[in-house]
Order: sequence, then C-alpha cells, then structure tokens
Amino acid sequence: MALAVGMRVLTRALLRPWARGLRVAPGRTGPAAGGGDGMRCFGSPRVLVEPDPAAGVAVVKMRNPPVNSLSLEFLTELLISLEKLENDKTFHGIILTSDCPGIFSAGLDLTEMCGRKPEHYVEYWKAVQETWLRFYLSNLVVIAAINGVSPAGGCLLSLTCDYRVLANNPKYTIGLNETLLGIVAPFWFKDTMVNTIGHRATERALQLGLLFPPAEALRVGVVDQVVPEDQVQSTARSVMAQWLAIPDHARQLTKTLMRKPTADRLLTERDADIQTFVRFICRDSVQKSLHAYLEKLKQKKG
Ligand SMILES: CC/C=C\CCC/C=C/C(=O)SCCNC(=O)CCNC(=O)[C@H](O)C(C)(C)COP(=O)(O)OP(=O)(O)OC[C@H]1O[C@@H](n2cnc3c(N)ncnc32)[C@H](O)[C@@H]1OP(=O)(O)O
Repeated sequence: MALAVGMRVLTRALLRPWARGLRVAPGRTGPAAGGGDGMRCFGSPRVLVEPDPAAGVAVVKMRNPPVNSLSLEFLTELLISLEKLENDKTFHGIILTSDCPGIFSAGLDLTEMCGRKPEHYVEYWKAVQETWLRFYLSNLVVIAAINGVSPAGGCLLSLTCDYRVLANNPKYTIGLNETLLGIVAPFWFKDTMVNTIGHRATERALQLGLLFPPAEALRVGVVDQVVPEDQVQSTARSVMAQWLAIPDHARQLTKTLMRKPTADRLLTERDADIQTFVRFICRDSVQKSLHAYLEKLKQKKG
C-alpha cells in the first residue's frame, strides 16, 4: 500500500515536466468503447484507450508509428493512461496491444540513446524505469495481445503483463536481443525474463540475443499462448474474463507477493542503475554500435 502511494507520488513528480503540452485525443465512441452506455474512447496522441465499462476492461492501443518505439513522450503518455485507468474504479483489467500493423513495439527508441547529452539519458532512463515499475506492479490485470514483432524493450513491456497472447505469424519474433546491438540488458530486464522463463533459458536467450518465433516463444515460455492472428484480441478478452473471475484482492496481493522482491531490487538501486546506464551509453564504442545499428535499419530500405 505504502509502496503504491509512494510510486504514485513519484510518478506525478517525474511526469510533470514531460507531460507539459500533451494533448488529449478527442473522444469518440466506438464498438469497442462499450458504446451502449456512452463511454468514449480517450487517450492521447500516441495511446488510444478503448473502454468497455460493462466488462471492467480497457483496450490500450499503442500508436506511435512507424514502429511504436518507446520514446520519452510515448512512455509518458503510456504512464498517464495507465494511471488514469488505475484511478478509475470502473476498470479491473487492461489489454495492451498495438495499433501499428505488424509491430507490437520495436523497443526503446534508439534515437533517445544516441548523440544526446547525459542529462537527456538520465531523464529517458527514469522514464524507462518508471514504466517498468508501474506496469510490473499494476494492481490491474494486464494482458498483452501481441500483434506484431516485439524485440528488446517491446518484449520487456509484454513481460510486465500478467499473460501474453502472441499472433501466430513467423515474422512476429519476440525476445531480448540487446547483445545484437552491442548493448547489455540491465539486471531488471534480465530478472523479469528469469521470472518468466527461468535462469538457464534466460542465460542462453540473453547472451545470444535470441528473437523467438511464435512456436519457440511458446515452447520456452516467453508467451503463454499462440493463436491465429485474427483471434488475438478475442483470446485476450476470454483470458481476461478468467482472470477477472478471481477475487480481486486475493489476486492483487498474490501478484505483489510474486513481483515485489524483483521490483524492490530496482527501487533500492534506482539511482545507481541510472548512473550505470548513462556511463554505459556515453561510451564511444556503445554510441558507435548504436549509430551503426540505426544506419543498418535505415539502409535496409534502400
Ligand atoms: C547498462 C544498460 C545499457 C543499455 C540498455 C539498453 C536496453 C535497450 C533496449 C532496447 O529496446 S534497444 C532497441 C532494440 N530494438 C530493435 O532492435 C528493433 C529495431 N528495429 C527493427 O528491427 C525493425 O525496425 C522492426 C521493428 C522489425 C520493423 O521493421 P520494418 O521493416 O517494419 O521497419 P523499419 O526497420 O524500416 O523501421 C521504420 C523506421 O523506424 C526506425 N526504427 C526502427 N526501430 C527503431 C527503434 N527501436 N528506435 C528508433 N527508431 C527505430 C527505423 O530506423 C526506420 O526509420 P526511418 O523511416 O527513418 O528509416
């Protein structure tokens, strides 16, 4: 309880400067919005929230084209949407999915980690930490409906969820591929993966930077279910109904029991983790690797 309140205060303090100038997207009522009782879609430029109040569920669609890279602004908007839903007693569950065809999320925004000043890296890393903490410890049931490729930070975001449904498309790979970029997944990325698939599988996956296609992702346990692409949303909905049928207080306390030790590790080492990130990302060799990787992505088109 104290942790939850502390985190809220912290988020508010952290978000204030970033949130300036954010526009709230004009509301619209749609079929997924539980149009019957008039509740409208809401959100922000990069996050569309489709509420279904009757079910107590909101579908949160990431729409930061072209690839839902997790930029500072996008992370801020995601956090604001999460906080809004958590504070609204109507909602007990969120389905996190993508509005960008074929991409769940391309992970952390490489342009936030290249050629910037150290102060920017500090601000960016705080936002990444905060997003992980808030999603990982959310009292809501959070289900990822993974309808696209999901490397690195995209995979991490899905790993904060309580359940992952992946569309069965061989292009939709998922994993922590940081080593392929010449960077290292921080300890809390690693811990989240260990908690999901175990130590040995994580050791292999992280060292090799493995991006698992659906069947492999299911076999190793990175995702809980693989379904045909057109059934991802409906499957996420029926899984949500099962989770919401459990007495909420018991489920929430159990989630906290399972996840708090992992979250506490980052909470106690937060500043040190920021320093480690900034020192690492500022290295010439790391900047060169990231620039080369971004260049390779751009040249792929030509
Ligand atoms: C001590 C700790 C230190 C460090 C820890 C850091 C941890 C880092 C975690 C991360 O998440 S790093 C990011 C890892 N992400 C990736 O490796 C994915 C890279 N992207 C891709 O593989 C592909 O873009 C794709 C997601 C498979 C989509 O392919 P598609 O062909 O559909 O699009 P395209 O490649 O042409 O990209 C379009 C456009 O978007 C830009 N882009 C792609 N990914 C990112 C990204 N992560 N950040 C910023 N920008 C990205 C790409 O360059 C193109 O830009 P352009 O249109 O200007 O050319």
